Amino acid sequence: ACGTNSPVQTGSGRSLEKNDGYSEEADTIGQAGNGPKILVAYFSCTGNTKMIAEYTAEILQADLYEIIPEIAYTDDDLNYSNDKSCSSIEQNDISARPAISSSVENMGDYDIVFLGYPIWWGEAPKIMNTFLESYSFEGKTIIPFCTSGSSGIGSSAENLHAVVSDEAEWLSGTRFSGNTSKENVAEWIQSIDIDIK
Ligand SMILES: Cc1cc2nc3c(=O)[nH]c(=O)nc-3n(C[C@H](O)[C@H](O)[C@H](O)COP(=O)(O)O)c2cc1C
Repeated sequence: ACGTNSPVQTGSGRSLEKNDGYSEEADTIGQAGNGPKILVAYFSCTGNTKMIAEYTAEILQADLYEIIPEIAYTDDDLNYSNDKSCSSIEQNDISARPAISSSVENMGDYDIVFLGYPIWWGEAPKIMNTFLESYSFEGKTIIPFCTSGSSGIGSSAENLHAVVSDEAEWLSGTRFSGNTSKENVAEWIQSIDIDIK
């Protein structure tokens, strides 16, 4: 299991809460109206994916859910120069399913799920498999996105898609760099082939 000292990720404590910019007016337009109900679920250890997820939730007035590991990853755990670090061992273990500390109680309510994660060794962190195996996504549209230092999204999203098979409509994924602006995220959302309103 991963180490327990000096966690990098303390969690925002905001799981499943509306984002800070969430207004009552926005609630009416974005979530309580006739439009689809949208969840932005993400995993992030150093904040890059979190930022894209927050922009996405703000732009769409969507709910935000942070996938927080039961055992937080330490700096040592995330050291990809060490093939014995926790993240390296997990990524090399096809059966690794790191536990998640909370769950989405109302997953059945959502029509669209944005799924954000960092690239670890060219793939999604194994905790994303844990997340996807925890719910039924039947009838939902899933839109994956990732952040990375330089790698593309590669086969990471397709490999996640395989976890939920054909029960969901799975759109092609997008990779962002760590310094993506909110405007860039808005352009991406506009380019997605779904009826958001
Ligand atoms: C264990 C580990 C493996 C990584 N592997 C890659 C990689 O294969 N390619 C890449 O471009 N970046 C890689 N990175 C960098 C992250 O993808 C990048 O910093 C990402 O934006 C981190 O997202 P976060 O801040 O949301 O955790 C790796 C980072 C870690 C911790």
